[in-house]
Amino acid sequence: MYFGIDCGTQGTKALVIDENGTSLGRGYAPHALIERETGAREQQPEWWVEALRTSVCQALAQSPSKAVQALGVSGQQHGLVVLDEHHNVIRPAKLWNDTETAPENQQLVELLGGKQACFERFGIVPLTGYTVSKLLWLKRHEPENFARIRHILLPHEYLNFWLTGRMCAEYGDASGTAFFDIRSRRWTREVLDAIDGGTGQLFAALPPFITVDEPVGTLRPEVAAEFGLPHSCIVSAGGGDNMMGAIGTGNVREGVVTLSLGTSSTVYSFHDQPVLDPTGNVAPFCSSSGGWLPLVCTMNATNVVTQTLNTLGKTVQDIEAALAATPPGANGLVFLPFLNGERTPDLPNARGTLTGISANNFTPENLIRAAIEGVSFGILNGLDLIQSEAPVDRMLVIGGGSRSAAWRQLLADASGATVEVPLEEEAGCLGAAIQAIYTYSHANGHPKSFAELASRCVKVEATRTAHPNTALRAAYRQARDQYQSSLRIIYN
Ligand SMILES: Nc1ncnc2c1ncn2[C@@H]1O[C@H](COP(=O)(O)OP(=O)(O)O)[C@@H](O)[C@H]1O
Ligand SMILES: O=C(CO)[C@@H](O)[C@H](O)COP(=O)(O)O
Repeated sequence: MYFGIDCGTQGTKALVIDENGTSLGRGYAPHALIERETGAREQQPEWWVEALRTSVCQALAQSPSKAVQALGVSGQQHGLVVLDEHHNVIRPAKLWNDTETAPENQQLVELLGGKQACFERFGIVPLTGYTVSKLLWLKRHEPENFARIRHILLPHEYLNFWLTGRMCAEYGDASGTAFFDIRSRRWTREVLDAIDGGTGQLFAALPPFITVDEPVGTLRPEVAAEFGLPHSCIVSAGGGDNMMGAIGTGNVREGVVTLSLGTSSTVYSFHDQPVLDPTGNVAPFCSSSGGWLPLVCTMNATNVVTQTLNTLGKTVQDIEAALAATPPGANGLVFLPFLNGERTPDLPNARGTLTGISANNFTPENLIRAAIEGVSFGILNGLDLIQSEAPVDRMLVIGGGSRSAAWRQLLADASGATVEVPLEEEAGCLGAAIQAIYTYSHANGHPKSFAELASRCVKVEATRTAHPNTALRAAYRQARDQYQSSLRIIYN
């Protein structure tokens, strides 16, 4: 048996599977979120540990046994966890969707010679949301906390540390820090020197790397005893939630595209060579399966839809009727959904906008459609950026938003691609568990490949496939054009 744990923004999920990917038990516990008008988005790492405990216990209560051989952890990317010399958490973690550090990000890019120079020197253009600007923010706003930093970890690395007692890094999640060179797969000291003035404090605080073939370690005796799991249970390297979503959707070979509709919206595709984008719109990340994972992320996704529904006194169940009752383009209503600033397009200080309101179109149904179209058109622009020569004709859709049949159909109609849904909805958990099987197989001298494991464990739910309706193609093209021109007029 194998465990996958996914620490997302809204909550932690746990999944126990057998070696064929069949679910044996699952659990979930929500996280609180600290939000400030300044754009701050923070969580206490202790909350993640508590949610891990609850979700793991729930999953184990359903599982036929506790003979877990290996476990993998997936975590929301980019969050900054800082520990002091006694391994105490210094302050809450600033998250991937924290836009309070936008001025520091701009200052840092300038310090490093501008966007083009960053791209040439480090292979990445830092964007607000990546880990690096959080460090400069800490130095400027909380110098006493900054001085205490002895260890820098990402969310999943912190959970690995809690589970095993060992701090180490893996390439997928590290590639989202912007102090990592994806070409050489090494930390970039110059970037950190620009923040701490070359004292070496930050560079010394970084954990060493392990490859995906190596386990982080085994469970600490206290943790094993608390859950009743074998102390010999291996913890694999883990990775960012998108990297794990890739593994959990079989996106471990070229040509597969995954689109995730969670708190963030992401679209990504595995490559066996680095993919670099001088504009910075496509994030040049590594995968957590030994390759690379170019990715586009928008910061505003299901949160926008949920907030719109709440304001109207509706729930996610009302999405189906609202989309059925309205045509592509929401009768002219356009919702630019940048409620807390945006990463793609790079507008960290933006706020949302509704345009095209008329006496006839300002209805709850059009508003719901406009919110869903705003989120969808934004991430489909991302799809256009990551697709190579041939247009994508099939994609796997995951995350909370993928539960809506009407939203899946909208994505198919607006993109022209067939939309499929994996049988296991918690792709981050499944990917983490598959990585655990991979690492366990290597540790035991019977190595398996990711491709082999994915083809065995990842199944598609055929009854939920959405085929594009070509009759709606022109209407969606027009709606997307309308969205783009509103974007240009308002934010240029
Ligand atoms: N049937 C549904 N239709 C649309 N959205 C849904 C549905 N069910 C859940 N959601 C949304 O999915 C979101 C949670 O997605 P999830 O992928 O679990 O997020 P995260 O990984 O960021 O924690 C919630 O905001 C919720 O509103
Ligand atoms: O910042 C990114 C990707 O670069 C986000 O995708 C985070 O990794 C958070 O994921 P969710 O909470 O939406 O799953």
